[in-house]
Amino acid sequence: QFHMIKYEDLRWSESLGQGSFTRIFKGSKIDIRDGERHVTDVLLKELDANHKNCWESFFEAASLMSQISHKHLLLVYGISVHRSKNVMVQEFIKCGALDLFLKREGSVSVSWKLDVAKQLASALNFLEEKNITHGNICAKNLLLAREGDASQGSSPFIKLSDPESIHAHWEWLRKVMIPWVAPEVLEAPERLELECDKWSFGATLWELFNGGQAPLQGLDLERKLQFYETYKQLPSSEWTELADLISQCMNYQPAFRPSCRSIIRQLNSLITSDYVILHAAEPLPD
Ligand SMILES: N#Cc1ccc(Nc2nc(N)cc(-n3cnc(CCO)c3)n2)cc1
Repeated sequence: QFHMIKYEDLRWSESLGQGSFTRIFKGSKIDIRDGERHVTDVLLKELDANHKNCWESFFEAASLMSQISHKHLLLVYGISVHRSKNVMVQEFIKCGALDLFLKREGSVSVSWKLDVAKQLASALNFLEEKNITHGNICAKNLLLAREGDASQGSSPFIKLSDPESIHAHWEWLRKVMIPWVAPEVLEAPERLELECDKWSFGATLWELFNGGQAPLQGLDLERKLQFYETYKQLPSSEWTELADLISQCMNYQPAFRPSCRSIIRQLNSLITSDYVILHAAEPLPD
């Protein structure tokens, strides 16, 4: 279910950091097509050798996504397995992960943020129609293909990355993903369903409107578990309609979370609200 890429057709260049148990590099892949040599920029995602035992869930998660194509879903060219190295070869997305961009950028306009939120909601709607659960929606897994002019609100373009880790049935890993992981999944990973992506969408919306800051940042694991045990909500924005949408998505009853269509409808009404005009360019967070 994956295109296999020959290791010798790949070139590694600079390291770009790491995900939960992966290392990522900029690179290129070489194809010979109708007698011509084509070099394509790629992102090489290496799975740590000592996590080999979960490489099948790593690839299963990604192959899930590569069986469908959508403008807001990352394109995976294939995988390359060579000795102890498992590498996923992805299209290279120009501006990298959204969380880092938001932390770096500081001031992006409300309309820019709502545009990103709508694109994510449409990707989720597409997955929902295919009954596919992503399982790891968060700002770190949103890639910015086009910045747009953030302060002028000219439009960004995002792509949803592969889920990477959620399918690894490790208790500790799911705990680390509080508050993106839905409460019902925490104790029972097999309860990963479509509604879980709605919960994560709410947490990602919170990140988007809080400068890319991780929700519950700084809380230790004990406090994070208490957040779920005491049915807490994230600190709400002063924009009540936005705060309402976030808390609807982060409903502790999965069945009560809104459908993607409802999420898109509510985002559309946020876009037309006068709050957007009043907050054209968000002031730098103090
Ligand atoms: N400076 C810089 C810079 C860094 C990266 C990219 N491009 C790119 N393309 C992808 N396909 C995936 C990722 N990526 C980033 N972080 C993760 C792990 C969390 O998902 C994946 N980055 C472009 C510019």
